[in-house]
Amino acid sequence: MMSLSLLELQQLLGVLKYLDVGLLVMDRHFIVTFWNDFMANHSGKAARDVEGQELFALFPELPQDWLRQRVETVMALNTVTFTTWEQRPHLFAFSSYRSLTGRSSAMYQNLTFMPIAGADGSVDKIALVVYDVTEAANSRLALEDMNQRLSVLSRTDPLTGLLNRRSWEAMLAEEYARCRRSGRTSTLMMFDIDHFKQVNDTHGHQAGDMVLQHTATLLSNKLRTTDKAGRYGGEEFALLLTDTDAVQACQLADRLCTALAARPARLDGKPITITISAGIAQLTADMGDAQAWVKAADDALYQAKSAGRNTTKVAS
Ligand SMILES: Nc1nc2c(ncn2[C@@H]2O[C@H](COP(=O)(O)OP(=O)(O)OP(=O)(O)O)[C@@H](O)[C@H]2O)c(=O)[nH]1
Repeated sequence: MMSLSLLELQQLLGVLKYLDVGLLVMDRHFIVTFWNDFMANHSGKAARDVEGQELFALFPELPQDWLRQRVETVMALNTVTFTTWEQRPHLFAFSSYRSLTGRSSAMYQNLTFMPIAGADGSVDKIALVVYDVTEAANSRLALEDMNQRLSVLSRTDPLTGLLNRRSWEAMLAEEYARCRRSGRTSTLMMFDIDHFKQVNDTHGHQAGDMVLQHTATLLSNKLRTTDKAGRYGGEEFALLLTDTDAVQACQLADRLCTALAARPARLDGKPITITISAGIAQLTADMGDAQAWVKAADDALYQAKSAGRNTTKVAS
């Protein structure tokens, strides 16, 4: 679309003066020549106080460099351009009154820049149309937020907040491929709470749940941000320790055992002390896939159980 003629502009101004859309016209020096009621109502500045003034003097908070560049481009190319709220949430810091909730919130704006031709046909003004798209933007953002939360929920074990088994296994497959590509060292640790059935039988299932949560919290405090902890089964946990060898993984197991002994879960003020058995497997060349890696760690865990529990075994 090319520039508007003056006559078309006058017609446009007549229509847009009272519409629920912002319209301002300015010259290439940003001197405002038209300011409609929407702009006056939202800015608190009447047309008589704005028209004839420089826009940046009136609104020093405007992004000057960005706006100057935009206007120059529109004038030079003699073409209409659009900016959406996703690119820039707003140009003018207005409030939008939301009829549904009755609340007011920051106004999201879509913008249209239109070149306006003078009598000689050359572009000497710009019309800027400001659309209040707050409702649509807020709905979109709420939807994105909801999707994000659903995505987190679908990856998380609800009791402990750790990764659930499915998403932990997806991370494992990625890490296996990464280690195979880069030759880096990563290690798996599977651990299981000893005689957990007794906790349930003695203190009740809710106390058992609380012990699982407590264990997950202590564990999370010991991990690096790159480590991935998952709840593998009922009372079995799986840790993917990136760029970590078996020796370092054993140190982590020790620290976790020490923390569990020093800070047991408490029920009515009384401690419920638990121990864990752990199996550790560093990724080695002979492990043909991620399942083989898990099996090695699981076998080591089984050995730890067989050896009397409350101990850690490393896959040979
Ligand atoms: N409270 C609670 N208990 C669970 C949950 N998931 C599994 N369990 C219980 O965990 C117990 C696991 O028992 P077992 O497999 O016999 O193992 P264990 O008693 O820990 O014995 P070892 O592993 O051999 O040391 C069972 O009683 C399950 O009911 C859960 O989400 N909450």
